[in-house]
Amino acid sequence: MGTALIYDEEMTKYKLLWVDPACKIEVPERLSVSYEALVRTGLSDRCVSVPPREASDAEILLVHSEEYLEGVKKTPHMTLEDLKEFTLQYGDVYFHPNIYHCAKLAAGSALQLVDSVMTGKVRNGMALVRPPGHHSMRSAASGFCVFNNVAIAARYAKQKHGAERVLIVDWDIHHGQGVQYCFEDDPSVLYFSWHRYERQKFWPNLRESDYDSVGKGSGAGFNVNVPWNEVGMENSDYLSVFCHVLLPVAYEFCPDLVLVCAGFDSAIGDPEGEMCATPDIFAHLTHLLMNLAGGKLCAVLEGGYNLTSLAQSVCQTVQTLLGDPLPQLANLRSPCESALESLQCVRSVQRRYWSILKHAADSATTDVSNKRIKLAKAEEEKAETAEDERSQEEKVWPEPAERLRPPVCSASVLPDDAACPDGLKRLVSSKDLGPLLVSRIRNRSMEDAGDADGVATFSRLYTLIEKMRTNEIGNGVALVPDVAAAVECVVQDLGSDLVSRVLVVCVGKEELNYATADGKMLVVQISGEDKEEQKGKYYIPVCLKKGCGDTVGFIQAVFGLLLPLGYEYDPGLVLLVRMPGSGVGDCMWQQLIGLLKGFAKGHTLVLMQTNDGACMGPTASALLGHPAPPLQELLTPLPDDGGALERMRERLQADWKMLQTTVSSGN
Ligand SMILES: CC(O)(O)CCCCCNCCCN
Ligand SMILES: [Zn+2]
Repeated sequence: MGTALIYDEEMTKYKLLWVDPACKIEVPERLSVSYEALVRTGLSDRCVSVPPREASDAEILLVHSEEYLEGVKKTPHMTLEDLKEFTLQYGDVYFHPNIYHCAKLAAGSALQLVDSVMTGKVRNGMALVRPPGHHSMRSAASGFCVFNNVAIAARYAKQKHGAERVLIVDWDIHHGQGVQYCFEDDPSVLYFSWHRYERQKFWPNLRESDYDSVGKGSGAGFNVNVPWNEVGMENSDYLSVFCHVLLPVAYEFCPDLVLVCAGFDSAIGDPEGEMCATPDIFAHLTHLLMNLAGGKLCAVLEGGYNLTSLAQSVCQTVQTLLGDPLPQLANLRSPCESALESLQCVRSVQRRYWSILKHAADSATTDVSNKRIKLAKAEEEKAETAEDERSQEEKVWPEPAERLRPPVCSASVLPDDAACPDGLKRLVSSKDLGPLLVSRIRNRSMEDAGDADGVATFSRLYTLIEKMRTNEIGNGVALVPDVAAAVECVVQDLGSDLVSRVLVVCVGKEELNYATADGKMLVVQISGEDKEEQKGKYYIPVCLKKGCGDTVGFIQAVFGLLLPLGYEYDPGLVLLVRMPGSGVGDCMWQQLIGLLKGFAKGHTLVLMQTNDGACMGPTASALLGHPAPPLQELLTPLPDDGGALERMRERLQADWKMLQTTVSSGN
């Protein structure tokens, strides 16, 4: 299934008609530049073009009041003076004779997107719209917004398509207060927003934008605010919040539909956000949401005012929706202290509502946070002066790397009698490994009988790894007689001289005792086995007391440990090993394969035992990029033993900074 793209140049046909410094950044070129970039890169041609439509009165009234709609209806006939007068009743927004028409198209575009996704016409999609929506409230325009496009879309999805749970992820750098007000007492809509806050110093300067606004009444826990109290947040800060807050909660919520308030003023270069995250981060943020709700994801444009980073960010998002390989995020740094403080505060208030966060640490002790506030105030004085320098300096960042689809998406290495799943290319040619490698393979514990096809198998494995390195093949799966021997061979003989860093994810019990001290390999083993000792920084045994069939524990291990480690380690190849009898469920297995695609440009090699062939279908489906089915088990979580995972994370964070979720009490 494809990706929808909704755009119409009609929505560029309104602009600011008078002087207003607060509104001058919201220009028509935001939309045309974004669309032209999609055309220039060939991405628009690969999308299913869906026309916008005007939202009807009834649809607008799903969120807004009659008196507000009646007022906006009058604006097309207003004189310039009347328009100015009408605008004065609202904040940081402007009206224009054609903005009512465009606002109906913007809201209608979001509805068209929801229809296309919910009816299965497409898998996912993006609507390029203006005016944006997430600030507009029931009876008020605000922050360049007239109708709340995404809020209307959420109500519409429930009413028309029977969606029971809708997740709204708002990665725009401003708090979508309009969305929060709309759903704060509604447990069927989970609203997540991060936003520049600076302890209420930044627009819209609302007390209720802080982390302790968790929703009201039955909606308590279904509003998640992450305030950024400093500017300059980077990729690592954004990824930490996704791994340690949004994704665990989103998976426990188990939505039927994901809506994204896709504002790109959270990217580097934007005059509003003043953040430092690069446009390619949106490839990963999109990817991390694409295995929720069976892949049903609708991204609706909100903000973004630096036309260069906006266009790049839009392209990164659409290219990921299309299923292209992800860019490698180079040199992630540690989340900054301010981000860690926000992270800790959010997790500590939300843990009472989400069992998956149950073991999160307490909020920073008051003296630590008071010290940080005092420090922040000191920073502020200094920052006043720096302010003008900073706003002068033009931000520069590298153009996002090209993301080339390999000629072959997925390949397989199979015993001759095993059937090759549809869509996979069977590797038969085997590279002549030369005597040295052959002798090393023969020395492996290969029973004589297996010896012959053992060498053939390994030479095909070698070929597969080499073709992944040259990007001729995206990913692959190998059925081998003895998984343990194969792992040893790949990591000792094949992997090491082919790629610089191999992330080995081993599901199930097995003695994987390879010398990993040199960092050429990071082994994360998730099993039911309790390994008392830790074998150095690069061998991380994760024990799930109830085994790999414990979905809650598994998800906690994936988001709390595996993904942050993977982002920090930045491997050139991912080796996913399924030990026989691991007990991991097929859905969980597919989710894991889907999520691991975020690393090594999607170069994942799955190793399974020949007698585990029953899992080949789900494995092939996930490798080919089909979204994993939702994990229903998370809806009724069993009492988990997340405490052990939290303790393990705390112990490891000394070595691995992406595992941090609290301010170091030291500073
Ligand atoms: C969709 C959106 O969230 O990007 C709208 C942001 C509105 C910002 C209003 N304040 C602007 C102050 C100018 N320095
Ligand atoms: Zn914004």
